[in-house]
Amino acid sequence: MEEENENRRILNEVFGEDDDGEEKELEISKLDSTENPLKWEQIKEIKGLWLCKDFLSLEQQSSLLLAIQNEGWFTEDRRNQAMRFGDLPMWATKLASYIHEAVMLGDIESCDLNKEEAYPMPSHLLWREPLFDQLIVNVYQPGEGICAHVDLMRFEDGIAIVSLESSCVMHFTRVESDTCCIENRDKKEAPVLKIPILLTSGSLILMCGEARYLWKHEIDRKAGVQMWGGQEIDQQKRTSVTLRKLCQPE
Ligand SMILES: O=C(O)CCC(=O)C(=O)O
Ligand SMILES: [Fe+2]
Repeated sequence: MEEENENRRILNEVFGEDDDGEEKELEISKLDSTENPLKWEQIKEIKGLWLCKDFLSLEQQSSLLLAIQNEGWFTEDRRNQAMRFGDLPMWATKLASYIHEAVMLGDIESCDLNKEEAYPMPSHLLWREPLFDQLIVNVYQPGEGICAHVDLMRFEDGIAIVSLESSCVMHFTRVESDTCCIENRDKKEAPVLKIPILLTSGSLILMCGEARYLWKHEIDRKAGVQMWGGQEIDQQKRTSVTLRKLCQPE
């Protein structure tokens, strides 16, 4: 119970809800168009992939880390992943509504705002209830990453990843590229297109449609791979929060 209160307190600090449960104007106005609106960047090469670099302020990042730490999931040294299904901890539910708000109110550079793909999340996903019901927190030590994969089909479209602590480069490759390589083994094959995305602490990416189903994502933190701007990233511990929605059984 004490832990719950502590979590509640942290949450209120992070995402701004005061004692009577009302959202603070101040926090909401942070997402307003006039004052430092959150900026969305559409990754041109990958349909459905959007990056919101400064999604969480430094203060919000440390409070979120504290809320994760308070869950006590990573007290054993070797544990590096925690999963939750269904009812998510309150901080994760708050994070989800913050993502919703960011999609609704964030700044989008687009020439045609009438098109659904001009937005970081299509409305049928953005308005589903709940937006997410599955959570993974991954903790990576320097050198650790995640192999190239497409997230399991048991999850719906519309996946969010919030990055904390050390920056990293996530690489995206088209799903067909493997098959394409086998078929064309003897031909001079064009090199596999690998799109690097820098995930800094506090950033959020949203993967929908092609980005979710037709591209694999991976984080290779072996020496020499984590390059950005001609320099190797100094690797520290990295934590990520992935939010997804389970498919409904037929
Ligand atoms: O840690 C990350 O940023 C990615 C995690 C991920 O892709 C997954 O858990 O499926
Ligand atoms: Fe993934």
